[in-house]
Order: sequence, then C-alpha cells, then structure tokens
Amino acid sequence: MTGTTPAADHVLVLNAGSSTLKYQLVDMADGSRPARGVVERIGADGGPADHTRALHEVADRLAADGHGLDSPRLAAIGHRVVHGGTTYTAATLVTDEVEAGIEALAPLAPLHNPVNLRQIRVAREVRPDLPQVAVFDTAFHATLPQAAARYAIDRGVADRYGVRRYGFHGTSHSYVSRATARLLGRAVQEVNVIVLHLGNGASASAVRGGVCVETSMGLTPLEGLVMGSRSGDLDPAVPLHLARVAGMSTDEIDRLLNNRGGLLGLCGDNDMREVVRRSAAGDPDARLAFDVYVHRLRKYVGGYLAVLGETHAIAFTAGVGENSAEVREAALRGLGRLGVELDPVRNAVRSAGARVVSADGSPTAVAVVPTDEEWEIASQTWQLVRG
Ligand SMILES: Nc1ncnc2c1ncn2[C@@H]1O[C@H](COP(=O)(O)OP(=O)(O)O)[C@@H](O)[C@H]1O
Ligand SMILES: CC(=O)OP(=O)(O)O
Ligand SMILES: [Mg+2]
Repeated sequence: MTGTTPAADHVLVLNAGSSTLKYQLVDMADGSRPARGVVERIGADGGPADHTRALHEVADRLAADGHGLDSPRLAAIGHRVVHGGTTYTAATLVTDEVEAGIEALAPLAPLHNPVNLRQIRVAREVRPDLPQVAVFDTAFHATLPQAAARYAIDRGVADRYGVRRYGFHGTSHSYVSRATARLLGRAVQEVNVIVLHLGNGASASAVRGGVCVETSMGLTPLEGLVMGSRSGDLDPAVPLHLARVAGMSTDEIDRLLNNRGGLLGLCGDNDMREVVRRSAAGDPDARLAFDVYVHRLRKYVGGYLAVLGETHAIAFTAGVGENSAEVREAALRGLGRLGVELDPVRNAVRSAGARVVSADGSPTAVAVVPTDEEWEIASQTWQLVRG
C-alpha cells in the first residue's frame, strides 16, 4: 500500500430483464470490465426465487471476486429502468421522488418496472452513500414525432391516461445506431439506420442521423415484433373478443399475450435456438412459429425502409439478431430490388465483433452489431455523476 486512496472510478451496472439479472462492473478509467455476469432463470426451476435473491447472489459473486459492494473504488450504481413515461427522458439521479415516479409507471411495464424498483431499493439500502442513476429504456425514443407517437384514438382520453407510443430497448437502439455508423466509417449525423434488436424481447427502430423517428414497441413492450413469449401486434379487438366470448379476465388476457404468446404460444418454445433446431428437423409447429416471426420482421423492415427513405444500414443485434444467421437470411431474402443484398457467406460466418454481412455494393449495408447496454448505462451514469 502506498497510502494513497484508490480512485473511485468503477460503475456497477444492473440490467434486470424479466427473468435475468445481468451485471457488470465497469472501470471508467480504461473501459475494462473487472467483473461481469448474469443470473438466469429467476423465478423458474433451479434459479433464485425472485430478483431480490438474484441481487444478493450478484453481491456474493462480486465479493468473492474481490469487488464487494463495499469497495471504495465504486463511484456509482447505474440501473436499467424500462419505463420512464414522459417524465424521464434522460438518465436521472435516483431520489425518493424518482422511486415513486418509477413505481407509478409500473402498470405500463409490469414485467420490468417493479423488478427495477426493487433492485434500486436494495442497492440504496446497501450503499446509501453512493449516487444511483436510473437509465430508461424509453429515453432514446422521446424524439418520436407526433405522427409516430400518437395512436388514432380520442385525444382527450389519450392525453388524460398517457396513452401513446413510448418505445423500449432505447439504450440498445442508441448504442447500436452509433456503433453502426462507426462500423461504416461515417458520422452518426450522416446515416439513417434500421436497428433490429432481437432478444427475448424484440423491437425495431428507425434512426435518422442519430435521432429515433420510429420504433415498434408502444405504450408497453408488447406491441410490434413477435417475441419469445409476447405476441407483438394483433387486432386490438382480440382482447375484447376474448373477454366477451371466452370470459377471460384482464389478468388472464395479459398473461396470454405477455407470457404465453410469441414463439412460446405458437410452438411451446421461447428460445429461437430450439425453434430453429426443431424446424430443421421437420416439426411443423416450430416451422410455423419461425415463419410468423420472420414474416412480421419483414413487414417492419419494409415499413422502416419507407419511413427513412434513404437507408444506409440495417443492423441486427441482441441474442437472436447477433447469433441467428437463419433469421437474418429469412428476414432479408429477395429484397435486392429494395437495395438490400445480404452476402450468404458473410452472413453465415460466426464471429463476435461488429461486422458487415451484405454484398459489396449493396446500397443498404447489412451489419451484425453486438449491443452493449451495460456500457451505455455505465457511461451515462458516469457522465451524470462526474459531469
Ligand atoms: N445461436 C443462436 N441462435 C438463435 N437464437 C439465439 C442464439 N443464441 C441466443 N439466441 C437467442 O437469444 C435470446 C436471448 O437474447 P438476449 O438478448 O440475451 O435477451 P434478453 O436480454 O431479452 O434476455 C434467446 O431467447 C435465444 O433464443
Ligand atoms: C423492454 C423489454 O422488452 O426488455 P427485455 O427484452 O429485456 O425483456
Ligand atoms: Mg435484453
């Protein structure tokens, strides 16, 4: 020991999804990650019972690695929060009032906000001395023009109840759109990009010169693409029909669409790897699930090409987007006339980094760009606490 105190330049990032808790300790001095990991299967067999237990597991793992939550190097904790409504359109220092705001938005993101809030409360209890920052999924989409953000319903009702399109996965869409510009060697202000974030939850966005102008998720993370266990778009009369004809309650319909829909509802598996494997083995349910998933994705790609006009790149990201050559190929097959030409050999190569997978001369480049929500959350947190 030299007697000098080590610099407090570590940011701990907690990114809770519906069934996972990802964590990373980021060293802001050099961008390295002294610790990172994920607790999976929360609430399922073999996993922790709930997100509070999961957070204790993260704390234990960090301590075992010599980076306990009591570390003097920790400068701040950055939390992913899914819904920020119209109140929170940028990273925000957490106070009791902000906690109450996140709680008030819970009905709009029932799988996520309650979990995000519990995690913030536990972290504030453990380190009340540290700044804690909430980074919202909705923030990047605050720029949506009215034409894209409005539902065509009575304006008074919409305004009174905050019924509008917010969009989610914004941290990822923001990071990936900038990383795609870098990959193309252009300034973000010069490029128009369609980002396809295909994880367990999935969403598309159209980003014009770094500004989000359209996205597929809406009031809640249910609208849009087919997901692991969420239906995405459907006729808004479907829930009414099921309530009237099948006598289903709102909670039952909620579970049907949010937890038992998507790939899971169509074929019994929410993991795209399983869907592709079963489909290749000739399973008709898995084949149908794949086809519905891809058909919806193609509709959004076509729609967003029209929204953007000139489109410099389509970027695939998150678990499915980064890893499934089958999904990328099926989503873009035959789009040469629209200026999108995938290179089948480049597309099939497995590689970890950002890469172009379109043919040379394709007017719209196609790229695979790994997302890094944790880095984005860490840098926004750092900016807020260090100016
Ligand atoms: N090699 C692969 N092929 C197809 N899908 C994959 C592959 N690897 C991972 N996935 C998919 O990625 C999904 C998880 O993506 P991820 O971005 O980690 O999701 P989330 O953050 O929403 O939990 C899984 O459902 C899985 O189906
Ligand atoms: C908003 C959302 O759908 O998040 P995730 O994909 O992590 O479930
Ligand atoms: Mg995710």
